[in-house]
Amino acid sequence: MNIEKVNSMDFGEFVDVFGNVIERCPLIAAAVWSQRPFSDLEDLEKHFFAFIDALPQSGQEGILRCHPDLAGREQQRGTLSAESQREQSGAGLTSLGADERQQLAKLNAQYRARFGFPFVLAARLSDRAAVPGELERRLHSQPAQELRTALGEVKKIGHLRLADLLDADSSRL
Ligand SMILES: NC(=O)N[C@H]1NC(=O)NC1=O
Repeated sequence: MNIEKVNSMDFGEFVDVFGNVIERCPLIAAAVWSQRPFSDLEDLEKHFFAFIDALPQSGQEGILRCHPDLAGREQQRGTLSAESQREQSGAGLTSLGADERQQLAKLNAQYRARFGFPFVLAARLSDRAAVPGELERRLHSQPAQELRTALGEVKKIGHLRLADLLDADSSRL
């Protein structure tokens, strides 16, 4: 899909296609549509990220809370979004043994208790072996720093999803 195609989309089509670039936050795509035309993919991505950066802290935390836990209940129930399912399964998080799943559930709960939002990590840039260590490491962050780190992960996830949709080389976008 090229940028001319993106710029020609009506509101409904744009939100259908880009509504989950930021997990379960179609409102962001809805707001970005108003800012067309986009000069290129990078410009499109910039608008998604600028929206996130401009939110008050409560809105930024709201975005994080829209993310399902890694290897959590939604995955077990089969209610993940298609994108999240693909990402978690690619990282091996859908085939954990009971012990690994329990360990992760415990760490996820500790993280949520400390920060008030779920642990978010771009699963496609990680794997099942690395996730628990990363979670433990971030559990010791200061809250303000951790909010920035988590939003950085949301942007990495969005970057890869956008690149997929536009069929671009994600390292170039
Ligand atoms: N909790 C969390 O990080 N969830 C996400 N990460 C990712 O790569 N896809 C998700 O849904």
